[in-house]
Amino acid sequence: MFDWSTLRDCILLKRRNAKKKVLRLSTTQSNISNIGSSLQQMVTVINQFEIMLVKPVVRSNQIRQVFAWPLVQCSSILTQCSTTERTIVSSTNQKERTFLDGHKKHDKYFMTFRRFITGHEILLDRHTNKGTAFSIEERQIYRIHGLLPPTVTTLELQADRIMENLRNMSDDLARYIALSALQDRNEKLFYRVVMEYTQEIMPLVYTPTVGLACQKYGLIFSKPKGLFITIYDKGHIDDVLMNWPARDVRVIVVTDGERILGLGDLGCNGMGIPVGKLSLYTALAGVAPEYCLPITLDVGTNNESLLNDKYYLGLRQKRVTGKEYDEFIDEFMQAVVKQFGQECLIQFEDFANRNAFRLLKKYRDNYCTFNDDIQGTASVALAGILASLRITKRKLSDNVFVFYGAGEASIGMSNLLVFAMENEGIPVEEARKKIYLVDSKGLVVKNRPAGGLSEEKNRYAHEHEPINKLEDVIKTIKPSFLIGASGQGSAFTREILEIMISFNKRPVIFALSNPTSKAECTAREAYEATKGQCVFASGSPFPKYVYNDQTYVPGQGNNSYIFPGVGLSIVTCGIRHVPDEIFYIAAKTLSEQVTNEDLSVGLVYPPIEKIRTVSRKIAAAVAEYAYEQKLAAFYPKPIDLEKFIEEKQYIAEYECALPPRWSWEKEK
Ligand SMILES: O=C([O-])CC(=O)C(=O)O
Ligand SMILES: [Mg+2]
Repeated sequence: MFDWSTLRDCILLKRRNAKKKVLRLSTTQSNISNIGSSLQQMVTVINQFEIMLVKPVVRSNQIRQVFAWPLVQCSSILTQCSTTERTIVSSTNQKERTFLDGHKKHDKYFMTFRRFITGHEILLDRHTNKGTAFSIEERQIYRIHGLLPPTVTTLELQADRIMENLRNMSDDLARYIALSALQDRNEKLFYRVVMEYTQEIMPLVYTPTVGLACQKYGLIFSKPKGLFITIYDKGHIDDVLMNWPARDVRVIVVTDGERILGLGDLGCNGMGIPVGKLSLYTALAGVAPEYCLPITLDVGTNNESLLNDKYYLGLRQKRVTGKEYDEFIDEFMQAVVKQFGQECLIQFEDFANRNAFRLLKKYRDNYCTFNDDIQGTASVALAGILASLRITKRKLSDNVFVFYGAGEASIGMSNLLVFAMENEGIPVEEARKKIYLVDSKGLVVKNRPAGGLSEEKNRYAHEHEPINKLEDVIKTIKPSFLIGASGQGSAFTREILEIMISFNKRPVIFALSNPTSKAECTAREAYEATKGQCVFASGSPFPKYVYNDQTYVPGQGNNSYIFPGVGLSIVTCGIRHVPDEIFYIAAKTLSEQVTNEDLSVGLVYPPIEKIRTVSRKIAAAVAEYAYEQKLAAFYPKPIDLEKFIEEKQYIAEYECALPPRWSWEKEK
């Protein structure tokens, strides 16, 4: 008899029209050398059940999956499968959805539940669990009856309960842990809570709390999320990727943990960032969670305190660099394409400067990839800059910009600003002259002694006397925009802010470093020093501030306004490459969503409550461009792109797990 233990997923799906059933089988074997014989066995079994067509799907000479279209009911085969097939429901992928167009989801649930899963397992699976919201009928049919307290609740009530519990907790780390556990327990409820209470929850699952969670990762660890690939997996990264339970992965957020937010090298603890970013892909843009894969590449850490921390969970060694590192990343990129296809988006997050720029340059034309810290941050900053101009009533090119910090974010912002000015008809060289960078050594000027300048910084180096201190730079250059992306908390002192207001009616101050402790100044400090006259935005959220009876609402200039929408576009339209134009379009679209009412309270981004609509509009604008440029793979081009994208957005509602004939409610 066929050895079922070599099989993982087994999906029985009903094709409504054809009235046939589809059996999908795929292997879990990391050593695929004997898949040939497994396949042979499988074919034999399937043949016994008069299955008409067995089509092996071969990628790179390796058989990964076998699709079979049986002519007859194959339930007798399926009942022999082990209960591990419960992952099926969640891993049902888009290809199958397209293939099964018009097929109702609950049919799949019905098939899967009834045949393979015990009630207890349904409760333990975060994809299927509804907790106390299972109806009486569902409790009967899935044998959950008795495993839950008798009152049937609703998703709304469950969300209220979660919020009340969170609000009663003593600190944000406890809230982070509770939300993380909720995500493991009941995914729909988790997203419902994040989507309904975005303003309150985002700072918990994202910056600033995620920064603290990363620092304490080893201590608070309970259940793993995402995939850990270490330098010792070099040579078989492909196998590690195969261990991920979902096969239709469309977005990967990857970090090597070397520059987590403004907190520095956190090694393997950086995993909180890909996990948090991908939660926002779903909550803010509606990319289905099953498409998302968080990855940490562990090549060691140079953080001594982590290396000496007894709870640290990463490799206890110094970072591997140079050729070995490069080969490792190369292999990773290739393995992703092999496993998940050329169109799988790979978002680089929180790599150190030197690697971030290099890797972006190396991969941007050959893979579907972007660097969020360079390009996403640039885009959100440009959007804030464009909206600020509606307050200051100036043209973009009438401004002078000082960037404090000259890393990924500042260089990315500068490049995109130049791009935007070019679009206003300003020649590149002239545009660059309006931009000044300040790094740890002071103003970035030509002919810097010792060490020179990187290629990226050199573009913005001015013929100027060196100036060391930021306040002296401000006094001399007299910028209209002061933008901080330095990772140095409190760098914008009261004195600096007062200098800014001394020659600007409405100075624009962006303190973009994350988390809150690294912000260059707080909203309160900026408003107070400038007597409420500055336009302020920050990377991490600050509360509203009342000054002289006027309420100011600081905007959150965080790339979370950009990457979810851009990513949504990429996954729904199959965009193959991500050129800079996309981030320019995203920035313009985002700034257009800012209303005059928002501006009147100083807000240069749309309120976070509108984020799903905003992300969709960004996605539609990006898709329009991608189709024009022949960068989108899904044809025919949808007539109404925004509607098309809206239909694909994930919704945090429980699905009816019953087939129609079991659903009393439906029959009524
Ligand atoms: O994660 C965030 O909040 C924004 C970001 O990319 C960073 O600071 O590295
Ligand atoms: Mg980042």
